[in-house]
Amino acid sequence: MKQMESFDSQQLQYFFEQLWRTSDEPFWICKPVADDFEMVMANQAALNIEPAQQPGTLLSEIAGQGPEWNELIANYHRCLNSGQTQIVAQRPRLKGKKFYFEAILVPILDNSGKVTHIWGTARNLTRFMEVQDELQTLNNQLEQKVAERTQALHQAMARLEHQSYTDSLTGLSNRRRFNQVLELEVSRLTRSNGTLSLMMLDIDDFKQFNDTYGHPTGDSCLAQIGGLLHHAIKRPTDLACRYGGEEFVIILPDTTVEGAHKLAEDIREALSTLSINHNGTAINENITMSIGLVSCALQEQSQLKDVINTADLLLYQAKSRGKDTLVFSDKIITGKSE
Ligand SMILES: Nc1nc2c(ncn2[C@@H]2O[C@H](COP(=O)(O)OP(=O)(O)OP(=O)(O)O)[C@@H](O)[C@H]2O)c(=O)[nH]1
Repeated sequence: MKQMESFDSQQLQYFFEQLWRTSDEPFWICKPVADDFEMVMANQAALNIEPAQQPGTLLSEIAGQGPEWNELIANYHRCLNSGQTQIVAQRPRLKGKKFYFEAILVPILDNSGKVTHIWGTARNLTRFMEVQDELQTLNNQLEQKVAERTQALHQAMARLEHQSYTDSLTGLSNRRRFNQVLELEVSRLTRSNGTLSLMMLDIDDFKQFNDTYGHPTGDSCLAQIGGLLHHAIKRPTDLACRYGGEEFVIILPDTTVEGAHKLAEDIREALSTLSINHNGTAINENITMSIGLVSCALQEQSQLKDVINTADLLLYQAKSRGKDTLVFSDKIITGKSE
């Protein structure tokens, strides 16, 4: 192993003078004065950062007042009182600008071990910290954007899902949704022995209506009836759907035959109040509907298709009886129509 070169004190002084003069790193020496510290000397790099660091100037005059000053002076006192080197973050405000230094405060001791001076140097990390802050700001903005995009995506997905279950002409649920909800309700009500009412409604002589007034007026009639049905149902668990063409269906879970019958009559009443003129039919001067309604307590053997078939069959009976009428049953009919 090579022996470390040793220098005499003259050489050492020369080296340190070189370092003092040519270093880009700031160096300064100060001494304690009352509760403050007085600058003894500062190299050019230190003066470049703060020209006020002239011999005789107090630290308090350079760093000003406020929390940064308190932090700065506390570090000098810690070095003075402990006689230990302090490596500390310093955030002084110089010339109105906030700086960030990592400072090393080294105590200079006399022969008795008393701290007479503090030798300081610092790495200027201001730009590094500014970049960190900028990165943090960018990161926050990015997170904000991601959160906004995620929310927009969730909204778009919710919209799409809603669309996939909605009939665009009437705004009611579509047949896909009907199938899904009916299946759920049948299995739920079968388990609880609950009552399900299912109402099928079909506009009478709608072909004639289209032929008389045109397809766009037919569409508007369907949309009006969609709105009527939407407002007619009261409970959150009720579901009005467009079953197809001019046919509608309403699922009424936990609804007795009396309740469902009353709702069907209310719908017929509301439709007559709507008074959609229909001169092309002999039934009535206004649009009418035929309704098939089944209300029954579901049991283990209850089949979803039997419920639908019964409502369909009752609707068919209403049509056969001259239309503009309601036919209902309080049990599932599995035989042939009358
Ligand atoms: N305007 C319009 N008409 C539709 C729509 N969907 C189905 N229809 C029409 O509804 C009519 C249904 O005719 P049909 O099934 O013969 O029934 P109907 O004329 O109402 O006769 P009944 O049911 O016996 O009273 C057809 O002319 C279909 O074109 C729609 O979205 N818009």
